[in-house]
Amino acid sequence: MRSELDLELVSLTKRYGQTVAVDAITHLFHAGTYACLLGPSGCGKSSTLRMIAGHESVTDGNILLGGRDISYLPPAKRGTAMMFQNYALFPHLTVLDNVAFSLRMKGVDAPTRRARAAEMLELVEMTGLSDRLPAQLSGGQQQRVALARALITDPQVLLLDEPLSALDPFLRVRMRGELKRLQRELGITFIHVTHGQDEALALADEIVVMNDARIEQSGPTRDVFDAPKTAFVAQFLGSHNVIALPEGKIAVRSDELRLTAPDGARLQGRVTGVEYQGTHVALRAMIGGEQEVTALLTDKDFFGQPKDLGEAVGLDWDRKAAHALSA
Ligand SMILES: Nc1ncnc2c1ncn2[C@@H]1O[C@H](COP(=O)(O)OP(=O)(O)OP(=O)(O)O)[C@@H](O)[C@H]1O
Repeated sequence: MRSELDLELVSLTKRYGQTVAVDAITHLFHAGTYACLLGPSGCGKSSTLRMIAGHESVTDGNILLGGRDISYLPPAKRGTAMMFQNYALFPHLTVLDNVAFSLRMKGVDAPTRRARAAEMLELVEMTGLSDRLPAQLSGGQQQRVALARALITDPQVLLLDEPLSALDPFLRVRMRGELKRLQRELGITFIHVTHGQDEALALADEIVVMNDARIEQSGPTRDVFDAPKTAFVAQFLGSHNVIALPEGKIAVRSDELRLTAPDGARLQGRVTGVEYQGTHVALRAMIGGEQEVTALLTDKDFFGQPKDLGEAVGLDWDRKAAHALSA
């Protein structure tokens, strides 16, 4: 069902000279969705986001928000806001003035914009630090300010370009919880660019996997993870094996592979690695030819019948755990 605030990309294309950065992508982001644009470096994620924000011109195609063509509008008139990777805060302005900046540009009077900025700082839990300069804040705090600054314009769509990449791993996990909370609280669409699979799985209602300037697969996060359509998606999302069988390639999740006796097994192989991961053990085995697969076993299963390097093993899986790959 379409809603008034859906964001639609129609054959959206970006070329930089001879380079095709985004190749005629078409996608509908439902209003109020947390979507992650995921893919390897250079696949066109940032170009897509920047075109939606209006920070990059559209070479071809259209961007519609709530049915309105925003492809050629200036950034401030689109109903979108962008949070940049490096936060892009003004170093000489206080936290409060940074957040209030866009309202000042719009000619909003000082008391109103200060009150509104204070409200935004409360939303991101930064109330006590409004008089500080950006240099007096930690990375995580700067990020909250950048978020408040983007949200003060009341966007219908918030665009986030690798928002967590500058943070240490501990803060990154904490901030991703915060982002999710904010998105739920505000009920607006978030489009978050990342090349981190874990980040996308943790945050997104929907993931859009890009490869080589195109969308390779998109859909509800669990659907894409559980049923990758191509070897690229299976390998990029991780935790899957791509196995070439005589009837074609399939993807099987590592935790769906079972060890069996080698005789009469569906696949036979030799153990090439055993990695203890606490609750699980990742066992790698070389199967026919040059294929290496990983079986993620519970620690109890593995240590109930431990295997040594070089030992012969059989591998099996339920039929419904195998997904035929189209490429
Ligand atoms: N301003 C530019 N001029 C020329 N080529 C560019 C420009 N910006 C991006 N590109 C090229 O367009 C392609 C897509 O780049 P883009 O930044 O959109 O990818 P990305 O998926 O966001 O990558 P990353 O994860 O590394 O940020 C790349 O080949 C890149 O080199």
